[in-house]
Amino acid sequence: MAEETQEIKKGLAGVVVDYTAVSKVNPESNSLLYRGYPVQELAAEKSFEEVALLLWNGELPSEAELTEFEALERANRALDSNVKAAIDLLPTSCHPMDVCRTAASVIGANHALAEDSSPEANLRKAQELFAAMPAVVAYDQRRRHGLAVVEAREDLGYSANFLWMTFGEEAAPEVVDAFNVSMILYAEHSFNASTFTARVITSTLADLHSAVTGAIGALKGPLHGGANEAVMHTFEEIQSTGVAPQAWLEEALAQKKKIMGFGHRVYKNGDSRVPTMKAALEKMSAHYQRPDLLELYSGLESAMGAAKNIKPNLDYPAGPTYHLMGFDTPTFTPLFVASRITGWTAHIMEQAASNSLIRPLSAYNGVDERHL
Ligand SMILES: CC(=O)SCCNC(=O)CCNC(=O)[C@H](O)C(C)(C)COP(=O)(O)OP(=O)(O)OC[C@H]1O[C@@H](n2cnc3c(N)ncnc32)[C@H](O)[C@@H]1OP(=O)(O)O
Ligand SMILES: O=C([O-])CC(=O)C(=O)O
Repeated sequence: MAEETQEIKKGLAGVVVDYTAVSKVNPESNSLLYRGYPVQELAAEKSFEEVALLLWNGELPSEAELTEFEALERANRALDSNVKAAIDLLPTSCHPMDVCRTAASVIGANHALAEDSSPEANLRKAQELFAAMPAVVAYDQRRRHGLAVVEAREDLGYSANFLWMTFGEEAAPEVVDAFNVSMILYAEHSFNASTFTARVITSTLADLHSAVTGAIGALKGPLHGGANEAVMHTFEEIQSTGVAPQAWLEEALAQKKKIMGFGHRVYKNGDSRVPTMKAALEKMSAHYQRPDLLELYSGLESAMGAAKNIKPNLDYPAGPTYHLMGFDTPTFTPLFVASRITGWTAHIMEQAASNSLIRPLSAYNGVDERHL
């Protein structure tokens, strides 16, 4: 067996592959900046629509720019009939991430500018996907529960309308706020696996929808976005067995299980977004009078800290927050998609503007040369 001796950076851990001006993840100061602004400040003060424009354009919008974008977003919320038809062809037993992935692909095939990857066309595509994805997610959750579709309401902002389309009733202002916070926190995180996937696809000069479709596939896995759903399964398992979180954890670690919602490739001392998301979870647990969920959250967090000194990532508080709001568990990662469309498409545009084909090398460890 031939084995070359180059240094291998498994999982590209620690490898810096390019510049980005979209966001800065700083594990030393435990901070995350979107275009220079701390994400906590944006979450406290801004709407998700404003943050989307910041990520795409590099600057926060003026009032006129925001008004114009809000009108465009509201005008592009309805799904084309063939997107609905494609979703309806999928079994209700399939994972909602499969639905998002298929919908992104069909929306791309429909697009009048499908093969145009100019900056103007890409921004337009990004904004239209941003507007349409909530309808995909809401439509799919409702169809899985046998409920009729709820049409978008033009008098509601992005977050309030998302909740309206999913549940068919107006959400309380504090719920809308917590949802808006989650969308902002999930929006962008430098060269994570799904964003890097989008950049790899873009680097071949493929179109934006192909890159987003690939990114959705990468996000689905439980080591990445799929962890928010997995956290809820953990909580349900602990609740149904009636054991203390510490005892459950001991057993899980003894079986060498990865505990979803904990750990991070970049942050080793805690995820910069967790305190803000945890505060939103606390508000939701008070709003829905579910202190038990918060108790479970803290119990498992302390047990994991004591056993492994591994801290929660954003998926840990986000999962139970979405549960309290009424989203069903398989819908959690699609909510991440709806948010991350902003970061993915900002990176797609950045990659396209300064492109080099992404094609690393490999070292060979197969059989030595042989002949027939
Ligand atoms: C929004 C997001 O996408 S955030 C990430 C969401 N993903 C998860 O929550 C999945 C659970 N977490 C994990 O699997 C990992 O922490 C990852 C994939 C996120 C990061 O992984 P890496 O940087 O590759 O760290 P790695 O997997 O090498 O872990 C280092 C050590 O910590 C342990 N470890 C890390 N995370 C966990 C965890 N969640 N549960 C148990 N052990 C863990 C590993 O087993 C390993 O131990 P070892 O050295 O004894 O083998
Ligand atoms: O950065 C990562 O590797 C994963 C993550 O937290 C994100 O994508 O939000």
